[in-house]
Amino acid sequence: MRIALLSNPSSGRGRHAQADDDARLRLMRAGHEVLHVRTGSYEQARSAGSALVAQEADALVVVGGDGMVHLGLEVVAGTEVPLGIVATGTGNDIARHFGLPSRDVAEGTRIIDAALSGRTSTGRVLAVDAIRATRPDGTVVAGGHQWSLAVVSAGFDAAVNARANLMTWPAGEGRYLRAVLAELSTLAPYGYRITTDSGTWEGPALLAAVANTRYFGGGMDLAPHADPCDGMLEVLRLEPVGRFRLLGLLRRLLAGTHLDSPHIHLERTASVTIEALDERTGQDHGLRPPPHPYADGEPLAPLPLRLSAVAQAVRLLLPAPGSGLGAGAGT
Ligand SMILES: Nc1ncnc2c1ncn2[C@@H]1O[C@H](COP(=O)(O)OP(=O)(O)OP(=O)(O)O)[C@@H](O)[C@H]1O
Repeated sequence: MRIALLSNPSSGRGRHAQADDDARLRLMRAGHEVLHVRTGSYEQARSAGSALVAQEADALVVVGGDGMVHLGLEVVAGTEVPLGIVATGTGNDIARHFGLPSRDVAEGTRIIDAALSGRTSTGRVLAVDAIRATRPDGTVVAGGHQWSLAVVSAGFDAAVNARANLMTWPAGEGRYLRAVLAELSTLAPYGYRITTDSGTWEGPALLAAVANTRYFGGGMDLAPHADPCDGMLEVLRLEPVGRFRLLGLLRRLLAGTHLDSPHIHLERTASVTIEALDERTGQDHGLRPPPHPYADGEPLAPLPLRLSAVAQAVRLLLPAPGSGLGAGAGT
């Protein structure tokens, strides 16, 4: 088969920079023709991916983290071209959901080869839902980032993400921790207007997140019951709480035991519109506007946004259930 391979050498903080060569060689040894492009930026990678897919690639494989899967989805969403994932990122939340291995190029490429070659005891092709972002009236958002696979968030964590991206030191996890501490020190609720299939809610919250798959933030089990094959999204809202309670809830999020907290509200819906309360109502409620939303760890278009589940928007190359490959169950 003809495989387009896109890689991000900076994924996983550059610790797996040779993973793409390794993946290319392994897929070639399995008998595939591999068109590999290693680019210097997200935008270059996206246009290279679109060009490769237009050259009649049979599959697109991304080597990198959740941001690379987000990019790959943007390229193939709505086409029949399947997407394979060799997870070498920092968080790998999408791989975690689907039971794909992290930082194991041999196993990752074995699954891709098996799924493409129809060896159903080892791999399979599964059509899954994706989240499509538009303006509330349905018009297309500018600048790409229309599609997301895992979680769109416009709350505390998005503010942390944005702040960490602006910092130049320290490197690695230290920067994220510094950003969390800075956000905690100025903690205050945001004003939202959230419209789901069942109606509109307005008010203050610290987090509004929309999940298609379970994990975000590098292993936080945000939506333990999320099923990307059910045509539905899970909308989670966190009421305003103090710093200490928030830290406790973040700890429970890691284990996925946060849903019984009275401060967390969960709703299933096929689509949701998230708006800044004051902007929408024209009144001053004394609440901050929500931060710029993030999707799969990447900055999305600013609010207001309508997020819809699009059934079977992308065909993923996954381990076969019970094959013993990858990290376990998955959907
Ligand atoms: N050549 C490139 N192709 C794509 N993205 C790139 C490239 N170089 C730098 N980037 C940046 O890398 C980020 C995505 O990284 P990626 O998600 O692959 O790894 P990660 O952040 O380590 O993993 P994770 O998202 O799983 O935590 C994007 O925000 C993008 O701007």
